[in-house]
Amino acid sequence: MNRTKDSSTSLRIAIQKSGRLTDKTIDLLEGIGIEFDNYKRNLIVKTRNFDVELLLLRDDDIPEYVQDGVCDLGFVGANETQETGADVTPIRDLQYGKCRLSLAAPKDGEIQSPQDFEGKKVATSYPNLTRRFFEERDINIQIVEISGAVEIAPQLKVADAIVDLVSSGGTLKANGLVELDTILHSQTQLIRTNKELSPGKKELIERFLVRMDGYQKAAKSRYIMMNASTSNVERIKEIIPSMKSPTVMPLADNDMVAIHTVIPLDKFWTVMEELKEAGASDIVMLPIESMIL
Ligand SMILES: Nc1ncnc2c1ncn2[C@@H]1O[C@H](COP(=O)(O)OP(=O)(O)OP(=O)(O)O)[C@@H](O)[C@H]1O
Ligand SMILES: O=P(O)(O)OC[C@H]1O[C@H](OP(=O)(O)OP(=O)(O)O)[C@H](O)[C@@H]1O
Ligand SMILES: [Mg+2]
Repeated sequence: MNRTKDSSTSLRIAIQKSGRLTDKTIDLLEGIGIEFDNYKRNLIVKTRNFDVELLLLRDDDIPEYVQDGVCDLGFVGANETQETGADVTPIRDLQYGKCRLSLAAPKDGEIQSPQDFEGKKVATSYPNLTRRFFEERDINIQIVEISGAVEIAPQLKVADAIVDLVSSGGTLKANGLVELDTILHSQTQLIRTNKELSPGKKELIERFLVRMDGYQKAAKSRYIMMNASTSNVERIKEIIPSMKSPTVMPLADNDMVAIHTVIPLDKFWTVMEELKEAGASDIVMLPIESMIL
């Protein structure tokens, strides 16, 4: 297979230039072995060891760049993809940038439910999703489009209520607002263009996804090692929730073995207690960089 650098088959991936998604996306790309420099200063970044270049954009622009085929892939929140209505395909859900697009209004005010929005002014950076939500419920509202700091609009009397992203709810609370309903649950996604791609690019996307899937599986797993006496091995094997049979290796002490395996992270603490009770000692848990099964 020819893997020499060829700009016509180089993948172009859009990521957020500076914001909530940037560090996690950069960590992910570095975690799958893609090496690059100076992403803070440049808008296009060449990578050294994979046929891919990164385009650093405002997150709102990413779905349309991918739709138009300027970029082949993009890392962006589902909120932006849905708001723009871009013709792209989400191909992976990622575990960061989790938030929801919600309706909120001043605490103890006259708006207590979506029905109370009738005839009101609603400030938002998401006019399309907001309009659709209220149209579907036959509620007439006036949208005031604001690009940031939406939560202060009611205090400034610019609007009666808002539609904005919420995660912890801290920003709403700090501005005397309460959440009344949710329009959309969102998380970061990897989106792919629907434009026809060359066989070379399709192959690069496949290779990129194998790495990404390995990285994500690894993030949810831990490598564990423990020692046990030979007589306890069967009991311990029954407790271990691993996908495959564990590795059992003899130690210098004849009656003792080392047991190595990979388990889901969310099972580690409960299993660790049971393993100790079953006779395991010197239990070590290690993070895994990647898992290609
Ligand atoms: N409070 C939050 N918790 C978790 N994820 C969030 C939160 N707020 C936003 N997000 C997600 O992170 C994305 C980027 O948020 P950010 O605030 O950096 O956007 P922005 O200010 O519009 O940036 P840009 O300058 O790129 O347009 C959002 O589109 C959403 O998917
Ligand atoms: O529920 P919370 O955890 O308080 O998060 C919600 C806030 O987070 C986002 O803004 P961000 O902090 O990204 O700043 P921005 O408005 O400048 O984009 C969003 O627009 C809300 O204002
Ligand atoms: Mg934005």
